[in-house]
Amino acid sequence: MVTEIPLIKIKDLSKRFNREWIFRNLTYQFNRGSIYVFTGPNGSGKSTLLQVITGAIPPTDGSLTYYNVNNSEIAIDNIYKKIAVATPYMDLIEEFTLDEHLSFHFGMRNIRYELTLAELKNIMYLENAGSKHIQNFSSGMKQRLKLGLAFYTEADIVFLDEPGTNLDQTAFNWYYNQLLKVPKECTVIIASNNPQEYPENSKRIDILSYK
Ligand SMILES: Nc1ncnc2c1ncn2[C@@H]1O[C@H](COP(=O)(O)OP(=O)(O)OP(=O)(O)O)[C@@H](O)[C@H]1O
Repeated sequence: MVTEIPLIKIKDLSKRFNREWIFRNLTYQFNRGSIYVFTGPNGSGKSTLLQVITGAIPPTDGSLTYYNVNNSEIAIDNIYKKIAVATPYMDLIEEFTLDEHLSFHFGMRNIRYELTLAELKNIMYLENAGSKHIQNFSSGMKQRLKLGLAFYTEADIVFLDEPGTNLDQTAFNWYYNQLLKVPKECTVIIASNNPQEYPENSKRIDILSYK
């Protein structure tokens, strides 16, 4: 029997903007080592749910608890050390070159597999862009950088919102291969309305069920 190790438990989680409930009474347990997908049409609340779970915005009601491997609770203020995020609303530092951005980011967070920054640039197909400023990156290059930072920062959970955005077919295939390479104890949570962005056996949470 596979033992399910809890990572995040949410109970009666609800979010309202003004008078509109985006989701209500969502109770769910996310375990270690699985891929979860929030599904639903445009505007249904996938990004909002992702942002509530990452602690970026507060819920209106309900509780959200993160757990260590030994089942002790993690204070919500400390979860940023456990998560890696790639979302359309996450800003890259446009004034930095790629090399400066990588040094800055990995000055604060550990890199997976003890990769060198040169190796990471190769993995992201950005090996020739080290001295280029992020503001001069194409949208696909920016997306590869966001995804590379999310996949290769040591973290228990990788959050991805619309990961295939701005990727051509080659880069999309690259994304999907990176997703499959995430360490097996790591959890991935994706907001997506494109079934090609996640494996068929991912666990799905249909946001429309929580209106
Ligand atoms: N800060 C905010 N203030 C008010 N309403 C908001 C705010 N953020 C999002 N909304 C509303 O919440 C609803 C859900 O938006 P959200 O971006 O979570 O949907 P989504 O499922 O991720 O959509 P998409 O597939 O288009 O990315 C929308 O009606 C949106 O207008």
